[in-house]
Amino acid sequence: MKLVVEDGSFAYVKGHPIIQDLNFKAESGNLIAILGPNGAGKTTLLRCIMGLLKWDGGRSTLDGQNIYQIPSKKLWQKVSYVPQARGAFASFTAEDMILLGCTSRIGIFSTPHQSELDLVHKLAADMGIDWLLQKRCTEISGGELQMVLIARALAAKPQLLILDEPESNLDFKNQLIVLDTMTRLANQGMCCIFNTHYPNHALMRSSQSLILQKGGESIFGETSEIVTEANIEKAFGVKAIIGQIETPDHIYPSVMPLKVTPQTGKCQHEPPAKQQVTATIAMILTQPQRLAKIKYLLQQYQQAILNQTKLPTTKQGMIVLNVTLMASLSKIKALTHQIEILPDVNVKTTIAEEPVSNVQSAIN
Ligand SMILES: Nc1ncnc2c1ncn2[C@@H]1O[C@H](COP(=O)(O)OP(=O)(O)OP(=O)(O)O)[C@@H](O)[C@H]1O
Repeated sequence: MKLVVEDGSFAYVKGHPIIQDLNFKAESGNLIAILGPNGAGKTTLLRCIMGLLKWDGGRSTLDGQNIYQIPSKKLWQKVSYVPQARGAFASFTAEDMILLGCTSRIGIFSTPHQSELDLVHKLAADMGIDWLLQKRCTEISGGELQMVLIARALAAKPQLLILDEPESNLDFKNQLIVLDTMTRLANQGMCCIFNTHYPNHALMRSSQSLILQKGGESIFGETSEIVTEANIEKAFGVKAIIGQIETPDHIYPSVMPLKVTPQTGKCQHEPPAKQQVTATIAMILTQPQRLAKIKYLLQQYQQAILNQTKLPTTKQGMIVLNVTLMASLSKIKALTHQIEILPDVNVKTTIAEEPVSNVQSAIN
């Protein structure tokens, strides 16, 4: 699955652009965060991407085909959309609401098979909402409805999942369930795009991010190059610091907003730090199946890798890897970020002053 937006522009009122010349690509396995201040146009952007609003200029294509030309049944078999939960519109039970997600496959008037009912129950159990299934959607809270709508979108088994602020309205636990669900689905090959008001969520989970500024300017790229202190200040008018919280087995990025500042300037990719440094990335994989993804990521940095070693461990199923590489600081930060957003992988990067000698070995 490949979604491409080329030179997308949109305005509700002529002369007041909401989106201007926006470009981005999303592929199977990507988890992409869209950030921007209130009213910047994030929901509008999602609606344009899916063809629910018509671009004034530019286009969205799905697997090479203009989205407006894809028959709607075919489109909604590939794409699921979770809008912001603004209250239930029908007094379905949560079970029926989730089951509705299957209609793109089974048709509106068909009786669901046991396999569809089983899927609904499994999705509800995975999201911790099985106790809600017999409740009416008009009689549950906004956060509970949000979880039901996400389960409904998943019931369609989409290739592209688009979510509008899926974690808003939710308590800490449910936010994590939603983030874990999106991460798991992206790791299984789905493409997830989500609007969010939490830069932390983008830093902790998304491979790429897009920031939409008021007035229609946008910037897209690797999260570590996009969600920066400078861009947060320019897009949101907030001085923030991005730090790290270190636990014994993981380092987590953390954004702390400090004060309101004038909102000026255009967001920019973090200028690549040209200086070459030597770094060692130590990884502990608690699930051996993550090795394939790590190998795939490392392949893209092959030129820079000086040494790769798989260390012995007594713990069954655990893999410990040390990779030493020489590259620009921004490349090392980007690779570290791509690894740290993988579930079941603990990572620590140590930057050395001097390059180390080139030792040949391989992960096997
Ligand atoms: N149907 C509409 N007609 C005219 N203007 C609209 C319409 N829908 C939204 N707008 C305006 O377009 C701008 C972008 O709205 P949108 O909902 O896309 O922003 P957003 O970034 O998703 O906001 P938030 O973070 O607050 O949810 C806002 O100024 C909004 O008032």
